[in-house]
Amino acid sequence: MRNYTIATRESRLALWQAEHVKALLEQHGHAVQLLGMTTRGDQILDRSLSKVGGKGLFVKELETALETGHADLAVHSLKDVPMELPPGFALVCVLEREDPRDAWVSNRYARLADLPQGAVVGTSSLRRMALLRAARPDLKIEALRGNLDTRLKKLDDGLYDGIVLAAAGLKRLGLSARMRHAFEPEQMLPAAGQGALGIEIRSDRSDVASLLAPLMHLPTWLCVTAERAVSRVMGGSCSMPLAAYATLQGSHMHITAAWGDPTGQFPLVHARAHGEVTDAVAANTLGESVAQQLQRGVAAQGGTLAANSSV
Ligand SMILES: NCc1[nH]cc(CCC(=O)O)c1CC(=O)O
Repeated sequence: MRNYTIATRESRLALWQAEHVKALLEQHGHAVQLLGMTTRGDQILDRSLSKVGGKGLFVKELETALETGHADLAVHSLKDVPMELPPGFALVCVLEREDPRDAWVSNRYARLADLPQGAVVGTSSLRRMALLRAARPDLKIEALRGNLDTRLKKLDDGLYDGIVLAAAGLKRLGLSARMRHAFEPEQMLPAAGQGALGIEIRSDRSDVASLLAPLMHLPTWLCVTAERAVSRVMGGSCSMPLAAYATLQGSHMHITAAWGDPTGQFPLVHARAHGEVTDAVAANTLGESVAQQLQRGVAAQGGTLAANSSV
């Protein structure tokens, strides 16, 4: 029997995600093994990734393993996958989305609203920074990097009054108890693709594509396609002050997006759209229309979409 290899980063979350895909493929009767890899992104987690090439660094080494045939597929948190893949690679499968929300994690304060004036909140995400600033301009926002365990450790060491993390990551690692609550999307709009897993292969491996076809979750695929279209039009990087979140009721999609000014000079810009979506083309179109609204909103404020930094 042919044995398939999954390339994965070696953080606890990445390994959980790769094991999850392995188990699903095994249920479909395939033999699967993992190939753990340390990416450039993992080596330099404590520095500002944007300065050395952005989050794509988490993906590149895994792509090399696909390129050389050392692995057949790579499992990613979709949120970390650049909008445009290098030529020769394709995102062919998206699994059913886990909780897309952001979570409030704090040892002392049950809710953001309970924080005293000037409290310190940890995040290095420009999106979370902009949304937090909009909700509570008085907060002091400080950088917080590293994998989930590292971030929780820094919270427990007393460096922050609270931190914001993806609910999906906490749930996958059995850390739900650390969540004081999950923010409703209206309050803390998620990042494009948050909570979804994406599987990348070499475009010429139609054999692997067919292997993965039964794992594809179409409603998630349509939602993340729309969200990623917003992101692509807004600049394509995964380190923008951008939130984009789509939901489907039957074949009707609602999508909301927000853009924050990293300098804190301008208020958040919001945009939303809804419509019938039964294929990826329609999802893309709806996402693009939301991005165009955002661009008009930013322009109307006299703001700029200039490149910005941080993860
Ligand atoms: N940026 C890091 C990252 N990439 C994916 C997740 C969580 C899982 C997911 O969104 O699928 C996280 C952690 C976080 O943002 O708190």
